[in-house]
Amino acid sequence: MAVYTEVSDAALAEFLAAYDIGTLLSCKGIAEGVENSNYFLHTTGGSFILTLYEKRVQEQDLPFFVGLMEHLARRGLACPQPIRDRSGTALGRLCGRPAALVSFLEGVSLSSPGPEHCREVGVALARLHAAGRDFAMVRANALSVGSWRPLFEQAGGQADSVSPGLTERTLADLAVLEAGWPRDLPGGVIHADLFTDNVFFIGDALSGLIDFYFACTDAFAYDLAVCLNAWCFDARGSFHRDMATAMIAGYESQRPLEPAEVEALPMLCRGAALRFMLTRLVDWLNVPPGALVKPKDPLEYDRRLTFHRQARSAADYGRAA
Ligand SMILES: Nc1ncnc2c1ncn2[C@@H]1O[C@H](COP(=O)(O)OP(=O)(O)OP(=O)(O)O)[C@@H](O)[C@H]1O
Ligand SMILES: N[C@@H](CCO)C(=O)O
Repeated sequence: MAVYTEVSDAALAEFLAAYDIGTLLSCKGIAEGVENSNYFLHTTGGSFILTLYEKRVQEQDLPFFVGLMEHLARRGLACPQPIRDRSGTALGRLCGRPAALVSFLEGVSLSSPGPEHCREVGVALARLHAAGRDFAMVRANALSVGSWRPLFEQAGGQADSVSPGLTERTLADLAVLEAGWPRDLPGGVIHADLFTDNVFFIGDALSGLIDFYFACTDAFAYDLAVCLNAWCFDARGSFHRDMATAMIAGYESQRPLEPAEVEALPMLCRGAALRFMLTRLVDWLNVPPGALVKPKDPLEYDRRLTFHRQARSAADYGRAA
């Protein structure tokens, strides 16, 4: 359960007093997620998510995330809407943390998605990229290739205690990725963390996207690579080609990939897998005492890396030639 900061009744009442959202009926810590503290609030005015921003979220980036959610919603994308208080402010402080309220989005995330869901995710991702094109703010990707070696150093030489040989494998991946990371690909606003728990469905129809707190300005095809990793492999690391083919086709039904993006896909997928292996590794080795959180397994991404290391072309990811 991701609750790093416990919110007292008194602190919550004082925070909510600034908003016109009615009377509080219930407040529950949310069992999913690893990054921030999230509470589900039910008031006489509706349902809301209260987020207290923790560890990886930099306070100076919050106006980007809030502005982006507002921008995407104006462009018709179903995503949480920041709630402004009576003074027009969407960002407050609670229990010493930056905090915000957003609207509750209906829908459920899928535990066993199929190719048809992957196709919808591809379509939604391309629409997100299109909707973000005229968003004026820029935020560099703080978790791109330049951050991976320092992240690995944060693991403090303990990688082999998690899996024998992980240090050697990671150093080899870092060398390849740092030397060959693609630059100058088409880019703009990307989600950068569009995992299954951040996509909601009602029945088989995609109903909305949440969790924009890694969103940034980077290559569109890197976002697709994140999704291919998150949706098209199982926990054992087996690649599901039919799901990847459907996802890429869904994406390209809205925005065909350029030749340079197709060429770069294996490297982007390998980099995306390393990014999630590394953040998971650091979190695995550093669970804060008293935090209600279940760290995610870094080895799921170590296993995906075995696939990426032997992939040679986009065809290996199921893209139709
Ligand atoms: N706007 C929303 N509407 C409905 N449910 C939400 C909303 N925001 C968050 N949730 C619920 O809270 C959970 C955790 O939210 P979120 O994914 O933003 O947390 P996180 O700690 O940033 O997680 P992650 O590990 O995915 O980065 C979600 O899986 C979802 O169940
Ligand atoms: N989606 C991430 C957690 C949030 O960064 C993961 O599964 O590792």
